[in-house]
Amino acid sequence: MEAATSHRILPQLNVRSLNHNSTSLCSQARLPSTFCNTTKVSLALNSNSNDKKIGVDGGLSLSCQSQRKEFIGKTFCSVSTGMYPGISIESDSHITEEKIGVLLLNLGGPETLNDVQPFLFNLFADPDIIRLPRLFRFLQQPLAQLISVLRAPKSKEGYAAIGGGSPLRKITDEQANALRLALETKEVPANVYVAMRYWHPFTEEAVCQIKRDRITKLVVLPLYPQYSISTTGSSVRILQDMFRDDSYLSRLPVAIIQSWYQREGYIKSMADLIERELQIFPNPEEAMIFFSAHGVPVSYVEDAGDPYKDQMEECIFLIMKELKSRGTNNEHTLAYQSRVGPVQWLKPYTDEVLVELGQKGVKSLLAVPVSFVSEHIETLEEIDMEYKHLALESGIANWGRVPALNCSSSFITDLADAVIEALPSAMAMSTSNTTSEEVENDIFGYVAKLFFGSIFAFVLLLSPKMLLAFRNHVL
Ligand SMILES: C=CC1=C(C)c2cc3[nH]c(cc4nc(cc5[nH]c(cc1n2)c(C)c5CCC(=O)O)C(CCC(=O)O)=C4C)c(C)c3C=C
Ligand SMILES: [Fe+2]
Repeated sequence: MEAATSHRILPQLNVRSLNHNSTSLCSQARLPSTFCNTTKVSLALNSNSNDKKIGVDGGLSLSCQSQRKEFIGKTFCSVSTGMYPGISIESDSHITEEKIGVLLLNLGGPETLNDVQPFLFNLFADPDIIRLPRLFRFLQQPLAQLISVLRAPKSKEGYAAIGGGSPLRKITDEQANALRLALETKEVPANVYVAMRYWHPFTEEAVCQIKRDRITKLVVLPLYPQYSISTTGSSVRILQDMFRDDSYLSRLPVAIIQSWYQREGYIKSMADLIERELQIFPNPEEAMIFFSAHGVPVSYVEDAGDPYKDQMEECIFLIMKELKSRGTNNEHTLAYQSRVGPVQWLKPYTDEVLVELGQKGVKSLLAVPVSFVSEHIETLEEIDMEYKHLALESGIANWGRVPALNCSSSFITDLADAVIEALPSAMAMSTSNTTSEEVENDIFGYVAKLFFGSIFAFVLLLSPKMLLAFRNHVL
């Protein structure tokens, strides 16, 4: 599969330090010293897109004019800060006002029950969610239509149980505003935009606003701590499609933070929440810490090289290490929830483990949602209702759940730091970001291909004659 091959190289490209740019930028732009830290970003993006969404101006070409018409009146989350005094960089012969933008990537969720089926269509029409072989790509949209219609009643039930819609947009807007304020406190004023993958405000809307605001430097920050092809990968892929074909966007310096699960601020914020919630149990030290992550199909990890599972395990290790350093030595386990469809998903499955733990005599359990930083249907309905019910039925007497990070201040402060650290690495997509080592490898690869290709062609050319000669000789 094409998508599988292109994604496989992503994990290796995860860490790219582009600090050779940072000294000059920091001195010219008079940015705070924190700008000059090492960053983990990558500008490696994948191309492959023919996904069209319901609710967005069809296709991916960015005619913001027509989009403006379509989205007028809809709440677009751009937290505007106006101009940025004191930050300017000299480029060639003129002074350019630096206007920093932060683009938050998120999944999006239906706001009403009527939105559920079209939201599901957008989700299943994504070739990074239903990964069809290239030959069968023409089936993507009809399949998405079919699956979304079949899935809608079950999803609607879930959304109805949490008040008739997803809280994701409201929480993400609040996070955007909190991040803007945190950046302002750190003397890095920025516009913060929300780009949802499957519902409003769509990524296309956010990118149009970035163009209108004439942003001069952009940091892309996914609200997923761990990288997966199905989440960050998918959003980044459509961004690349939009940026590649646009003269302004292709020249805009961009830094993409691919994952940030290992950041100290995030790990400590998670440990704080867990510690606080453990105190509610009658015997806190006896409660099992039960990390529940959103699953992905096994094929993502095994065939497409999705680093999601490895990053999740490392993340849990780091949180537990932090807790141990604070004297919290509770037992813990990790399981995966929210599987959809008939294929194998990452194991163990949350529902099965809960039953097993109950049977084994575990009496107190603290559920910790770990793949997502906002409350959403899978925390509010799946964990708080379905899994709680299952756990109590299976013999677990004391149940607790750690809230999502949402806008907790230590977490938002850490996101602001991540943005500031990434800024010096921002690079235009149109400029080649190939290192000399990669160029050498490319040349070496080219020569090797030429050499072996020639031998192969030579053998092919001669083979009928060789075969004939061999047959004449032997027979
Ligand atoms: C890290 C987080 C997520 C991963 C990985 C992920 C993969 C993934 N999801 C589906 C299918 C569905 N996901 C749905 C909702 C949903 N998914 C995430 C996060 C991840 N998904 C969130 C935060 C949400 C909730 C949004 C909200 O409205 O609050 C849904 C819809 C709900 C439902 O019907 O259960 C589906 C369907 C797949 C197939 C997949 C990997 C391939
Ligand atoms: Fe999902």
